[in-house]
Amino acid sequence: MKNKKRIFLTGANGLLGQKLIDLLDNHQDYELIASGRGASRLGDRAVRYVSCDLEDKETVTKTLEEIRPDIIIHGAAMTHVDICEQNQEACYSANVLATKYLLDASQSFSPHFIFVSTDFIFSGEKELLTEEEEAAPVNYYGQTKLEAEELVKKSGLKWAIARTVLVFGISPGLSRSNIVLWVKESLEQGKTIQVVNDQFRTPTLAEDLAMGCFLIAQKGAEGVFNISGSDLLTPYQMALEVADYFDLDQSLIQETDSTKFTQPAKRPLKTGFIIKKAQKELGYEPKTFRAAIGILAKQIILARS
Ligand SMILES: NC(=O)C1=CN([C@@H]2O[C@H](COP(=O)(O)OP(=O)(O)OC[C@H]3O[C@@H](n4cnc5c(N)ncnc54)[C@H](OP(=O)(O)O)[C@@H]3O)[C@@H](O)[C@H]2O)C=CC1
Ligand SMILES: Cc1cn([C@H]2C[C@H](O)[C@@H](COP(=O)(O)OP(=O)(O)O[C@H]3O[C@@H](C)C(=O)[C@@H](O)[C@H]3O)O2)c(=O)[nH]c1=O
Repeated sequence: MKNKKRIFLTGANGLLGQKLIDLLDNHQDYELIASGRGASRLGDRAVRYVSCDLEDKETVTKTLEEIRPDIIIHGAAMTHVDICEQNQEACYSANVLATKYLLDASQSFSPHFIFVSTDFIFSGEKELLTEEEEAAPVNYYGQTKLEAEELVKKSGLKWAIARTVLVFGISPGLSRSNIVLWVKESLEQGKTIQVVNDQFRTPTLAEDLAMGCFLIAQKGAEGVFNISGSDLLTPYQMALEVADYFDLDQSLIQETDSTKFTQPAKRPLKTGFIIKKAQKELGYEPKTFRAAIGILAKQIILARS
């Protein structure tokens, strides 16, 4: 029997992590080891799980020396952008030091290192971005992800970077919401929401991001790939689409802009991704925003049954 490639996945308890487990666990070509901070929150999934705090250098070194994976998919990060701005030491530790420890521990067995990164490394001045654009983060979270990217590029390992944008989806036990769930739940509760009309994103279904990472691993692809949705939308347009799909009250959605609506961390204005390279080299093909909402709607119903 062809021996399976061993994949070490970080961030397994998170949104992307759980979607990657759906793709990789019990896959004929891969042996998956899922890792997270503390106990597994994966419920009754039978996946092999190791607890590994990535900010503990010794634990990372020991874990990787034991497992010696062929591939590492590093999705773990501190992803609450506003908390990152207000607690920069914690953000640096989770997003930069953790990545450094993984890269250092990988030097003795040279895995294919796949790093998940973000549109927030960009300034937001340019509406549609290829993989070659100049990075200039406008918040601390983006700064740490850019620093981690640079460590990956200089690591000497075979590497790939999957950059993505405004991920949405549903998985058990998530520590944060996302734009589709937040709009849907706010409107269902009759809450008025202020939504900006001057930020531009290509929102990404978590399953599509997972597929992009899977394709990079499967093809042994190297370099930077934009892995996002293909529809360029403002959060306001997204909110209207969600309300329309779930037949909710659109009058609760109040249009605003970034001069009036502010968050503790500045958001880059325009970060739409051009995904032609991933489509051509990986065969990556994301869902439309509307079709993605439909997938989410089915999962929500299933989760309730
Ligand atoms: N969500 C989005 O909109 C976007 C996400 N990304 C990137 O995609 C990746 C995945 O994001 P997403 O799935 O949404 O994130 P989540 O916040 O859902 O998951 C991140 C996971 O990383 C884990 N983690 C954090 N610190 C450590 C640590 N020290 N040791 C071990 N695990 C740790 C968290 O553990 P715990 O559960 O214990 O907190 C969490 O489970 C991230 O790298 C993010 O930067 C990029 C663009 C957009
Ligand atoms: C909460 C809120 C957000 N928004 C807008 C601002 C923003 O453009 C969009 C999403 O805002 P949030 O704060 O929910 O999400 P945000 O923290 O911007 O999401 C980011 O997460 C990190 C991990 C990333 O890597 C980025 O790609 C991006 O996805 O919705 C409003 O217009 N009104 C609101 O009340």
